[in-house]
Amino acid sequence: MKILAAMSGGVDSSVAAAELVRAGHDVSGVYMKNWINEENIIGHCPWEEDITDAEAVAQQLGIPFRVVNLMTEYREKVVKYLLEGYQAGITPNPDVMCNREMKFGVLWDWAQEQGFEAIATGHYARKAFSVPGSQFPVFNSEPGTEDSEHAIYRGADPNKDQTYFLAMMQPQQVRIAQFPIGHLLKPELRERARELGLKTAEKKDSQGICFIGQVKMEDFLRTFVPDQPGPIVNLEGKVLGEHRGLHLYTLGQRKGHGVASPIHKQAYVVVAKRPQTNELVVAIENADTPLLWARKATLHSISSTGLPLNEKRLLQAQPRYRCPAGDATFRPLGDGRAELEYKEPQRALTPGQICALYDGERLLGGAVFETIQHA
Ligand SMILES: Nc1ncnc2c1ncn2[C@@H]1O[C@H](COP(=O)(O)OP(=O)(O)OP(=O)(O)O)[C@@H](O)[C@H]1O
Repeated sequence: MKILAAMSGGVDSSVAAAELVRAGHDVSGVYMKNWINEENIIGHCPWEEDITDAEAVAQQLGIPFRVVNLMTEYREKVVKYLLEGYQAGITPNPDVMCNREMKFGVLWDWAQEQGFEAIATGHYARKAFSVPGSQFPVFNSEPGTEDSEHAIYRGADPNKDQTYFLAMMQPQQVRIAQFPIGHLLKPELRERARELGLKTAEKKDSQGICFIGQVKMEDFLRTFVPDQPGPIVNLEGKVLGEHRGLHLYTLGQRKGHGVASPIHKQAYVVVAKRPQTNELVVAIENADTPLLWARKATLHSISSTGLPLNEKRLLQAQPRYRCPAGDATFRPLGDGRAELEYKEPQRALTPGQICALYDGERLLGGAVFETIQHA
C-alpha cells in the first residue's frame, strides 16, 4: 500500500514510519509546516530542528521525504478558530481541529493528489475494521473491503492514549487513517527506536500545542489578544484580586490566578467567567463547591467516527484530555445537538471544550460542550 507517514520529528512518528516500512508498505514521509515563529513569540519554537530530525529518520529508513507548506490553511482553519474561541470566552482545542482539518483534511487532499491510499500518524490509538458479519475489534489497519466498517480504539498504553484528539474525525477520514504505534507502550516504542538506531530515539516528548511547540499557550494568546484586566470575585461578589483577561484562565484552574487561600490545603479554584461584567469567579475547592460540579450539559456539533450518533444511548464521555471518561446517557436533540447526563458529578465541565464519546475502548465520536447545567 502507498502510505504517507506524517513525521513531526518526534520519536512516535519516527517509529510509526519504521513500522510501516517493516510491514512492507511503500512509505513516504512528510513534515507539515504549519507555523514558524514569525511573530517572535517568546519561547523556543523548534520547527527547524524538527524538520532536520524527521528528514534524518526518513533517510535512515530509506524513504522519500518532503516538507509541505500549509501555513495559510493552518492560520485559516486552526489559529482563527483558536483565537476566535478565546475571544468569545470559550476554551477551544486546536489539537483536535488540527487532526480533523489539517492532518486528515488538507494534508489528505494533497496526499490523494500524489496517489497515496492512506495517512499514518504517530498517535497512540488503534485502528480496527470489521467486514460485515464479523465482530469488532479486529485490530488491523489494512483498508478492508468497500463495505467494511472502520473504528478507532484507545491506544494500548493508557498513559499515552491520544484518541481524545481524534474525536472529531469523520468516518471517511477514519477509513484512510493508520496508527502504526497504537499497540505499543511508550517504553516499548523507545526500545524499538533504539534498536533501529533512529536519531530521535532519545528525543524528549513534545509539550504543549502541536503548532506552538514549547511556547506556552498564555504567551501565545497574549501576542494576539490584548489583556483585559478585571476583578476576581468570590461567590458573594467580594473582590479578591485582579485578573489579566478572562481568556487567560480555565474553569477548574487552581494555580496562576494569584488569589491565596486562607485555608491550609484548600485552594481557590476558578468556577465561572462572567463576560458581561468581566468578572472571574473563584471559590474554595471542596467536594460540593457551587458551579464547579455538574452532571448535565448540552453538546453541539456532534460528530461521529462511524455510524451516526442519532439515538439515545449509554456511553462514556471524556470531557478533556487526561481525564477519565464517565458513564453518561446521551440523548440526541435532532439538530446536531444532544443532552448529556453523567451518572456522577463531573468537575469543571467547560463550554467550548471537546467531549470525546466512547463505547468502552471504542471511540464513537465527539461534540462540543455548549451549556453546563449546575445542580
Ligand atoms: N508538523 C507535523 N508534520 C507532520 N506530522 C505531524 C506534525 N505534527 C504532528 N504530526 C503527526 O501527528 C502526530 C501527533 O502529533 P503530536 O504533536 O501529538 O505528536 P506526539 O504525540 O508528540 O508525537 P511525535 O513524537 O511523533 O511528535 C505525530 O505523531 C505525527 O504523526
